[in-house]
Amino acid sequence: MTTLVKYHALGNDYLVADPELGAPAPGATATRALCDRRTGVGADGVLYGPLPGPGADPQGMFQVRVFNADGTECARNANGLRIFARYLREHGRTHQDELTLRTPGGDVRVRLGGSATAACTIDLGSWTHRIATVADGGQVAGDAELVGVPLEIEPGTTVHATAVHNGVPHLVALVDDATTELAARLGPLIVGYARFAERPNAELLTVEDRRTLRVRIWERGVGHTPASGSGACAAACAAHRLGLTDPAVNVVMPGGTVGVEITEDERVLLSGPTSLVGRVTLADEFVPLLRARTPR
Ligand SMILES: N[C@H](CCC[C@H](N)C(=O)O)C(=O)O
Repeated sequence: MTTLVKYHALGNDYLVADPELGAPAPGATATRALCDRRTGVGADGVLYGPLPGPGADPQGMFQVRVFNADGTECARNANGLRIFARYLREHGRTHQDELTLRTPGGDVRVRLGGSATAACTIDLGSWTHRIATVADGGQVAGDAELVGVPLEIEPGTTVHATAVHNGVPHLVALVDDATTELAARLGPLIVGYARFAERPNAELLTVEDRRTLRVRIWERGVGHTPASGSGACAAACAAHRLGLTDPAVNVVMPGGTVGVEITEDERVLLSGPTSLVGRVTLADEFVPLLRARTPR
Protein backbone atom coordinates (compact mmCIF):
# COMPACT_ATOMS: atom_id res chain seq x y z
CA MET A 1 0.00 0.00 0.00
CA THR A 2 1.38 3.42 -0.93
CA THR A 3 0.29 6.35 1.18
CA LEU A 4 1.27 9.98 0.61
CA VAL A 5 0.71 12.87 3.00
CA LYS A 6 -0.26 16.22 1.54
CA TYR A 7 0.48 19.62 3.07
CA HIS A 8 0.61 23.18 1.83
CA ALA A 9 2.26 26.41 2.87
CA LEU A 10 -0.11 29.23 1.92
CA GLY A 11 -1.19 27.23 -1.12
CA ASN A 12 2.28 26.02 -2.21
CA ASP A 13 1.46 22.31 -1.95
CA TYR A 14 3.71 19.28 -1.53
CA LEU A 15 3.29 15.55 -1.14
CA VAL A 16 5.50 13.73 1.33
CA ALA A 17 6.59 10.40 -0.16
CA ASP A 18 8.01 8.42 2.74
CA PRO A 19 9.68 5.05 2.01
CA GLU A 20 8.17 3.74 5.25
CA LEU A 21 4.68 4.36 3.82
CA GLY A 22 5.52 2.52 0.60
CA ALA A 23 6.58 5.55 -1.43
CA PRO A 24 8.30 5.08 -4.77
CA ALA A 25 11.99 5.90 -5.19
CA PRO A 26 12.68 9.59 -5.96
CA GLY A 27 12.32 10.25 -9.66
CA ALA A 28 10.78 12.19 -12.50
CA THR A 29 8.14 9.69 -13.64
CA ALA A 30 6.62 9.14 -10.20
CA THR A 31 6.67 12.87 -9.46
CA ARG A 32 4.88 13.83 -12.66
CA ALA A 33 2.23 11.16 -12.12
CA LEU A 34 1.59 12.21 -8.52
CA CYS A 35 1.58 15.98 -9.14
CA ASP A 36 -0.80 15.95 -12.12
CA ARG A 37 -3.86 17.90 -10.93
CA ARG A 38 -6.28 15.95 -13.11
CA THR A 39 -4.95 12.41 -13.31
CA GLY A 40 -2.91 12.32 -10.08
CA VAL A 41 -3.12 13.62 -6.53
CA GLY A 42 -2.03 17.14 -7.50
CA ALA A 43 0.82 19.17 -6.01
CA ASP A 44 3.59 21.65 -6.83
CA GLY A 45 6.16 19.04 -5.90
CA VAL A 46 7.10 15.89 -3.99
CA LEU A 47 9.34 15.55 -0.95
CA TYR A 48 11.00 12.13 -0.92
CA GLY A 49 12.19 11.06 2.50
CA PRO A 50 13.41 10.54 5.05
CA LEU A 51 15.97 8.71 2.93
CA PRO A 52 18.28 6.10 4.39
CA GLY A 53 22.02 6.64 4.40
CA PRO A 54 24.52 8.84 6.15
CA GLY A 55 22.82 11.65 7.96
CA ALA A 56 19.53 9.87 8.67
CA ASP A 57 19.35 9.63 12.44
CA PRO A 58 16.85 10.22 15.20
CA GLN A 59 18.80 13.16 16.64
CA GLY A 60 17.16 15.58 14.27
CA MET A 61 19.14 15.07 11.03
CA PHE A 62 17.20 13.73 8.05
CA GLN A 63 17.84 13.40 4.34
CA VAL A 64 15.28 14.50 1.78
CA ARG A 65 15.12 15.17 -1.97
CA VAL A 66 12.71 17.66 -3.56
CA PHE A 67 11.18 17.38 -7.03
CA ASN A 68 9.09 19.93 -8.94
CA ALA A 69 5.74 19.01 -10.50
CA ASP A 70 7.38 18.63 -13.94
CA GLY A 71 9.75 15.97 -12.59
CA THR A 72 12.87 18.15 -12.37
CA GLU A 73 14.81 18.02 -9.13
CA CYS A 74 15.48 21.16 -7.13
CA ALA A 75 18.46 21.15 -4.82
CA ARG A 76 16.42 22.45 -1.90
CA ASN A 77 13.62 24.89 -1.14
CA ALA A 78 11.96 26.59 1.80
CA ASN A 79 8.24 25.75 1.98
CA GLY A 80 8.82 22.09 1.14
CA LEU A 81 11.47 21.72 3.83
CA ARG A 82 9.32 23.45 6.46
CA ILE A 83 6.53 21.04 5.55
CA PHE A 84 8.89 18.07 5.70
CA ALA A 85 10.08 19.07 9.18
CA ARG A 86 6.46 19.23 10.36
CA TYR A 87 5.78 15.82 8.79
CA LEU A 88 8.72 14.28 10.66
CA ARG A 89 7.57 15.54 14.01
CA GLU A 90 3.90 14.77 13.62
CA HIS A 91 4.68 11.27 12.41
CA GLY A 92 6.83 10.50 15.43
CA ARG A 93 10.19 10.46 13.62
CA THR A 94 11.63 13.03 15.97
CA HIS A 95 10.72 14.93 19.11
CA GLN A 96 13.21 17.70 18.43
CA ASP A 97 12.05 21.27 17.82
CA GLU A 98 15.11 22.05 15.72
CA LEU A 99 15.95 19.78 12.82
CA THR A 100 18.68 19.68 10.23
CA LEU A 101 17.51 18.61 6.80
CA ARG A 102 20.21 17.30 4.50
CA THR A 103 19.51 18.08 0.84
CA PRO A 104 21.59 17.94 -2.36
CA GLY A 105 21.81 21.73 -1.93
CA GLY A 106 23.31 21.50 1.57
CA ASP A 107 22.07 21.28 5.14
CA VAL A 108 19.22 23.54 6.24
CA ARG A 109 17.99 24.23 9.79
CA VAL A 110 14.26 24.31 10.56
CA ARG A 111 12.74 25.36 13.89
CA LEU A 112 9.23 24.03 14.50
CA GLY A 113 6.61 26.01 16.40
CA GLY A 114 5.00 24.93 19.69
CA SER A 115 2.01 23.32 17.96
CA ALA A 116 1.60 21.57 14.62
CA THR A 117 -0.06 24.55 12.99
CA ALA A 118 2.20 27.22 14.54
CA ALA A 119 4.54 29.14 12.27
CA CYS A 120 7.80 27.37 11.67
CA THR A 121 11.06 29.00 10.69
CA ILE A 122 13.70 27.98 8.20
CA ASP A 123 17.23 29.36 8.11
CA LEU A 124 18.24 29.43 4.45
CA GLY A 125 21.69 30.74 5.34
CA SER A 126 23.56 33.16 3.12
CA TRP A 127 22.85 34.02 -0.50
CA THR A 128 24.54 35.67 -3.47
CA HIS A 129 23.35 38.01 -6.20
CA ARG A 130 25.09 35.96 -8.88
CA ILE A 131 23.66 34.00 -11.79
CA ALA A 132 25.39 31.85 -14.42
CA THR A 133 25.20 33.37 -17.89
CA VAL A 134 25.62 32.06 -21.42
CA ALA A 135 27.90 33.67 -24.03
CA ASP A 136 26.94 34.44 -27.62
CA GLY A 137 28.16 31.07 -28.87
CA GLY A 138 25.93 29.25 -26.36
CA GLN A 139 28.69 28.23 -23.96
CA VAL A 140 28.51 29.10 -20.25
CA ALA A 141 30.28 32.46 -19.94
CA GLY A 142 30.52 32.70 -16.18
CA ASP A 143 28.87 34.00 -13.15
CA ALA A 144 27.59 37.57 -13.27
CA GLU A 145 26.45 39.72 -10.37
CA LEU A 146 23.04 41.15 -11.25
CA VAL A 147 21.68 43.90 -8.99
CA GLY A 148 19.05 46.31 -10.25
CA VAL A 149 20.04 46.13 -13.92
CA PRO A 150 17.74 46.50 -16.92
CA LEU A 151 17.39 43.17 -18.68
CA GLU A 152 15.66 42.81 -22.06
CA ILE A 153 13.99 39.42 -21.64
CA GLU A 154 12.39 39.59 -25.08
CA PRO A 155 12.55 42.28 -27.76
CA GLY A 156 10.70 45.27 -26.33
CA THR A 157 10.27 43.86 -22.80
CA THR A 158 12.82 45.02 -20.23
CA VAL A 159 12.70 44.20 -16.52
CA HIS A 160 14.60 45.74 -13.59
CA ALA A 161 16.42 42.57 -12.53
CA THR A 162 18.19 41.39 -9.39
CA ALA A 163 19.49 37.83 -9.10
CA VAL A 164 19.37 35.97 -5.80
CA HIS A 165 20.83 32.48 -5.34
CA ASN A 166 19.71 31.02 -2.02
CA GLY A 167 20.16 27.33 -2.73
CA VAL A 168 18.15 27.68 -5.93
CA PRO A 169 18.35 30.52 -8.46
CA HIS A 170 15.82 33.34 -8.47
CA LEU A 171 15.42 36.41 -10.64
CA VAL A 172 13.55 39.20 -8.86
CA ALA A 173 11.99 41.81 -11.14
CA LEU A 174 11.05 45.11 -9.51
CA VAL A 175 7.77 46.35 -10.99
CA ASP A 176 5.28 49.16 -10.24
CA ASP A 177 2.35 46.79 -9.76
CA ALA A 178 3.06 43.09 -9.18
CA THR A 179 -0.04 41.17 -10.24
CA THR A 180 -0.70 37.51 -10.95
CA GLU A 181 -1.52 38.44 -14.56
CA LEU A 182 1.83 40.18 -15.01
CA ALA A 183 3.62 37.19 -13.46
CA ALA A 184 1.86 34.89 -15.92
CA ARG A 185 3.16 37.06 -18.78
CA LEU A 186 6.70 37.86 -17.61
CA GLY A 187 7.35 34.72 -15.52
CA PRO A 188 7.76 32.27 -18.41
CA LEU A 189 9.98 34.78 -20.25
CA ILE A 190 12.26 35.17 -17.21
CA VAL A 191 12.40 31.42 -16.50
CA GLY A 192 13.11 30.71 -20.17
CA TYR A 193 15.54 33.60 -20.77
CA ALA A 194 18.21 32.04 -22.98
CA ARG A 195 21.08 34.06 -21.48
CA PHE A 196 20.81 32.25 -18.16
CA ALA A 197 22.71 28.97 -17.98
CA GLU A 198 20.37 27.69 -15.28
CA ARG A 199 16.67 28.50 -15.40
CA PRO A 200 15.75 30.71 -12.44
CA ASN A 201 12.50 30.99 -10.52
CA ALA A 202 10.83 34.34 -11.21
CA GLU A 203 9.44 36.77 -8.64
CA LEU A 204 7.73 40.07 -9.40
CA LEU A 205 8.26 42.51 -6.56
CA THR A 206 6.47 45.71 -5.61
CA VAL A 207 7.73 47.50 -2.51
CA GLU A 208 4.71 48.81 -0.57
CA ASP A 209 6.77 50.33 2.25
CA ARG A 210 10.03 49.60 4.08
CA ARG A 211 8.48 46.65 5.90
CA THR A 212 6.01 45.32 3.34
CA LEU A 213 6.59 43.62 -0.01
CA ARG A 214 4.05 42.41 -2.52
CA VAL A 215 5.31 39.42 -4.49
CA ARG A 216 3.95 37.31 -7.33
CA ILE A 217 5.65 34.05 -8.27
CA TRP A 218 6.34 31.99 -11.37
CA GLU A 219 8.41 28.93 -10.51
CA ARG A 220 10.57 26.92 -12.84
CA GLY A 221 9.26 23.38 -13.05
CA VAL A 222 5.82 24.41 -11.77
CA GLY A 223 4.51 27.75 -13.10
CA HIS A 224 2.17 29.85 -10.97
CA THR A 225 2.31 29.18 -7.24
CA PRO A 226 0.35 31.27 -4.71
CA ALA A 227 3.36 31.36 -2.38
CA SER A 228 7.03 30.44 -2.34
CA GLY A 229 9.35 30.35 0.64
CA SER A 230 12.69 30.77 -1.08
CA GLY A 231 10.96 33.18 -3.50
CA ALA A 232 9.79 35.37 -0.60
CA CYS A 233 13.35 35.29 0.78
CA ALA A 234 14.78 36.18 -2.63
CA ALA A 235 12.44 39.16 -2.93
CA ALA A 236 13.35 40.36 0.59
CA CYS A 237 17.10 40.01 -0.12
CA ALA A 238 16.77 41.85 -3.43
CA ALA A 239 14.74 44.71 -1.93
CA HIS A 240 17.19 45.02 0.95
CA ARG A 241 20.20 45.04 -1.38
CA LEU A 242 18.52 47.77 -3.45
CA GLY A 243 18.22 49.81 -0.24
CA LEU A 244 14.42 49.82 -0.34
CA THR A 245 13.55 47.93 2.85
CA ASP A 246 14.45 47.17 6.46
CA PRO A 247 16.02 43.82 7.40
CA ALA A 248 12.67 42.42 8.62
CA VAL A 249 9.72 42.50 6.22
CA ASN A 250 6.31 40.97 5.65
CA VAL A 251 6.00 39.41 2.22
CA VAL A 252 2.42 39.44 0.93
CA MET A 253 1.62 36.80 -1.70
CA PRO A 254 -1.72 35.62 -3.12
CA GLY A 255 -1.75 32.68 -0.65
CA GLY A 256 -0.99 34.85 2.39
CA THR A 257 1.80 36.59 4.26
CA VAL A 258 5.15 35.33 5.62
CA GLY A 259 7.82 37.06 7.67
CA VAL A 260 11.38 37.29 6.33
CA GLU A 261 14.31 38.51 8.36
CA ILE A 262 17.87 39.23 7.31
CA THR A 263 20.15 38.74 10.30
CA GLU A 264 23.20 40.87 11.13
CA ASP A 265 25.46 38.03 10.00
CA GLU A 266 23.65 37.99 6.63
CA ARG A 267 21.50 34.88 6.91
CA VAL A 268 17.90 34.89 5.75
CA LEU A 269 15.13 33.44 7.94
CA LEU A 270 11.58 32.73 6.80
CA SER A 271 8.64 32.17 9.17
CA GLY A 272 5.17 31.13 8.18
CA PRO A 273 2.43 28.59 8.67
CA THR A 274 2.02 25.14 7.17
CA SER A 275 -1.27 23.23 6.76
CA LEU A 276 -2.00 19.51 6.69
CA VAL A 277 -4.47 18.46 3.99
CA GLY A 278 -4.60 14.71 4.60
CA ARG A 279 -3.38 11.26 3.68
CA VAL A 280 -3.96 9.71 0.29
CA THR A 281 -3.73 5.98 -0.27
CA LEU A 282 -3.03 5.25 -3.91
CA ALA A 283 -5.20 2.77 -5.80
CA ASP A 284 -3.60 -0.43 -7.08
CA GLU A 285 -4.38 0.62 -10.65
CA PHE A 286 -2.51 3.92 -10.19
CA VAL A 287 0.70 2.51 -8.67
CA PRO A 288 2.19 1.18 -11.96
CA LEU A 289 2.11 4.77 -13.31
CA LEU A 290 4.80 5.68 -10.76
CA ARG A 291 7.35 3.55 -12.56
CA ALA A 292 8.97 4.47 -15.85
CA ARG A 293 7.97 2.05 -18.58
CA THR A 294 11.03 -0.07 -19.21
CA PRO A 295 12.09 -0.06 -22.88
CA ARG A 296 11.67 -3.41 -24.63
N1 LIG B 1 8.28 26.73 -3.59
C1 LIG B 1 9.66 26.57 -3.22
C2 LIG B 1 10.63 26.97 -4.28
C3 LIG B 1 10.74 25.90 -5.34
C4 LIG B 1 11.82 26.18 -6.32
C5 LIG B 1 11.81 25.21 -7.47
N2 LIG B 1 10.73 25.49 -8.39
C6 LIG B 1 13.15 25.17 -8.18
O1 LIG B 1 14.06 25.92 -7.85
O2 LIG B 1 13.29 24.34 -9.10
C7 LIG B 1 9.96 27.30 -1.92
O3 LIG B 1 9.05 27.50 -1.13
O4 LIG B 1 11.10 27.62 -1.66
